[in-house]
Amino acid sequence: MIRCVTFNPAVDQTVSLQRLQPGEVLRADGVRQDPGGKGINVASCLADWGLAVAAHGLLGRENATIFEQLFAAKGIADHMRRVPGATRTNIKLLEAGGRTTDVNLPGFEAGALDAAAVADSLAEVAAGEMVVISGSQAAGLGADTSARLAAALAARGARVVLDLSGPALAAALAAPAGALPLAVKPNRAELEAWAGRPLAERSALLAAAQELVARGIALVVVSLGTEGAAFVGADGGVLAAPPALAHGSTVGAGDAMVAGITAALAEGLELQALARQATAFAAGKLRHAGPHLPPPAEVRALAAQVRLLPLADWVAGR
Ligand SMILES: O=P(O)(O)OC[C@H]1O[C@](O)(CO)[C@@H](O)[C@@H]1O
Repeated sequence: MIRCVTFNPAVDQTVSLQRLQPGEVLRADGVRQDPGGKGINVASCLADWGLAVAAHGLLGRENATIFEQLFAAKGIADHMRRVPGATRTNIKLLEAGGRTTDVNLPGFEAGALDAAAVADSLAEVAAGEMVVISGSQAAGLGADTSARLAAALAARGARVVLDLSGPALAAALAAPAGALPLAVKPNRAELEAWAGRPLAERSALLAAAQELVARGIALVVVSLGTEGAAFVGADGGVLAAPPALAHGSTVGAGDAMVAGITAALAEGLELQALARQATAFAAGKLRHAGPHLPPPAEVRALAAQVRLLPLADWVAGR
């Protein structure tokens, strides 16, 4: 059973329009609502891949139905704690060309008791089990809530995959050697915030990822949008470039990549196969609205089309 933790889920409201023009009256072509938030999206993609998944974290009591329907439809075990209020709605403005603008709204307030209850829901996690912790903290929770949970689980031998940003990521990466995550997936901005310096050059980006590997994180994946992602481990790495991308909403593509990384780690794939699979999950997600993967055969076909480049060649611009 793979556990996915989301402290601050969201109902994603995607508004499709021809072009976003600030200050104008815009007519939308359509609107849809999907259950979302980083760990929810990861859980949903893992379930589509056929793995047994449980969702942990917090959900607003007032609008839990859309999440409960997703869990029921995909057989995701629901261990999410209900809290007073509504889960936030995040607005995604999707233009015809594929560009998305995110307006993420504030959500429910949570407290230390809620964080403790989420930790309790994971008390049975055994050494070797996989736990994904991703996304922002709910208002009212300490900035290090996810990091503390990650460190406690890793210290118990759980294999932890993290997709955090800002102070939460910094706190998680500052854990002592025995309490570090197995894998992290920062994007360029998140890695820059951790490093405290700009990482515009590919060589600088790679050096920062290697610093994390040297600290004891087995796998660092730096996502680079349409360019793909750099997969860096102790024995080297690759740049994985996606096949031709569909013009879908990019919302949740990073979460699909986290799901692909997690599935590959659970399946024991080596780095190159892992990079192909994770990139194919992200590319496959772009073909679908909402947190859904295409059928596994389609994802495998995409994985075969992913281009892998030695990191030295990528850094040298070859
Ligand atoms: O937790 P955060 O960082 O606010 O991100 C939440 C948003 O990110 C997504 O999970 C996409 O990555 C959306 O589903 C959601 O609206």
